[in-house]
Amino acid sequence: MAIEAWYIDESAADKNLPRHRNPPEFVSMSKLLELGVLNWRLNPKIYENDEDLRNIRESRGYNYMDILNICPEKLENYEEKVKNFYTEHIHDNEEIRYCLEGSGYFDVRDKDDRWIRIWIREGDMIVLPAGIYHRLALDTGNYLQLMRLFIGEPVWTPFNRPQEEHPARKAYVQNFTEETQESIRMPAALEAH
Ligand SMILES: CSCCC(=O)C(=O)O
Ligand SMILES: [Fe+2]
Repeated sequence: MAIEAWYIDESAADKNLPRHRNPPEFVSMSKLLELGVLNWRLNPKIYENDEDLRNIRESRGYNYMDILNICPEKLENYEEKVKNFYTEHIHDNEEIRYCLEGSGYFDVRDKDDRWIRIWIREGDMIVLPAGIYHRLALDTGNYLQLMRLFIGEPVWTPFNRPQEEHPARKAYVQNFTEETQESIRMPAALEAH
């Protein structure tokens, strides 16, 4: 089963509900790719010995790893942390998360600044590029166990919106705006005219 993503109904109040539009407006894998969002489906039961996970980590240089439990019993300062996770922000680096147990929503902004909700379930691994505006909410299951990966010493610092002058934001906007994408796809012969 592929990862599911959809546009949010901004008028729906509860952050832990799906917040589908009416009718629902689903978002494809290729649309997520255009935004620089990568994802894989892995077997979370064998994460300690998983060759596919090892290959991803080796090819992308994810040498750091830890596991975070998001639930009141296991996460210190739970309320404050969950509030911060849901505050729109960017990072200097990729955010790499692999859902081992439970489920939740990663929201990312598209090119037109609309929220896309990505439903992360057991076995979903996701990479958010540096500079993309995002946030995390639990769903009604209220539990998420995430593997966090990183290249080198981890830095979790969030930079809350607005961050238009932040270098990571500027680089993201430059790499993932429509113009850049078009000019990459445009054959040189056509560009000459
Ligand atoms: C705990 S992972 C999801 C929340 C987030 O975006 C972050 O920690 O930066
Ligand atoms: Fe983040």
